[in-house]
Amino acid sequence: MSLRFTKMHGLGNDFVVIDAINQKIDLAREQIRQLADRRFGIGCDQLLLVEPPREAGVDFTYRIFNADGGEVAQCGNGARCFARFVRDKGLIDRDTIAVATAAGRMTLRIEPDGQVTVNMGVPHFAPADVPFEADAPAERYALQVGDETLGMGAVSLGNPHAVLEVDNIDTAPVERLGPLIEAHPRFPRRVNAGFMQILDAGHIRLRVYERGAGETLACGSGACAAVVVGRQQGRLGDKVEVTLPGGTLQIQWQGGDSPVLMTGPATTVFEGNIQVQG
Ligand SMILES: N[C@H](CCC[C@H](N)C(=O)O)C(=O)O
Repeated sequence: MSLRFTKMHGLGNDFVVIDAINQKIDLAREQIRQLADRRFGIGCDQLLLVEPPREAGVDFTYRIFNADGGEVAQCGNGARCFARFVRDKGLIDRDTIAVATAAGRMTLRIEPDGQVTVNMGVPHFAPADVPFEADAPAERYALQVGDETLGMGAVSLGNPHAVLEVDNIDTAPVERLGPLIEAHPRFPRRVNAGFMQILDAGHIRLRVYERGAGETLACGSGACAAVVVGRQQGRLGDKVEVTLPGGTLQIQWQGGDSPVLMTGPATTVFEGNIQVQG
């Protein structure tokens, strides 16, 4: 099967984006893994499918697959690239776009300066919503990892996030602790692990070891998760600059049942065609 794709990134979190409206797409998990492979395939952190709407009130269906081939329900950096893609491809002629994901609906807005603002929806802290095994909701949980007890917040932005505060992300043991947290048995669907360094109430630094992809240069939903956990803990304000290895995102959250807004860039790198085996 010949597949037309577009390679994009949001602050270095990179994607293979596929128009599944004008192409017939039926990819098995192993084929997605091959496409995401940085030596045997195109290479990406996630593969994004642009599909027709399946419900009233949305313009598209937005599907997300991690590099390990697993389908997930949220990708913030991917949502910005999704908006840029459908606009540049002429699949829509509006700058405000409604999409349905497996986690619900999101509104994407292309700003006059070319950045994209995503309404990421309301964060969910109830353990069952993350999902995370805990007796009761808390701002900070104790997680036993080997012989270490880690303090962390847990929240869902449509996908599960654990957020730990560290003194300095440059020296944080992301490579060692990331995989252990990702696969921790108290996260029955695994988890994205964020390592947050708070500079002040309006600025944090962040590294994220992503579920199904490993450490990425940026994680949009991870940036949102870190801000809402930090604000719940009384450490962050309503508007926070999140500086990741790949660049900076603007995150806004007024608390409670208000939605989280994320603003950042979306970049198209190249277009291509590939023969998919199998
Ligand atoms: N690894 C994530 C999906 C991609 C999230 C990230 N790339 C973003 O920008 O939000 C998960 O398994 O939930």
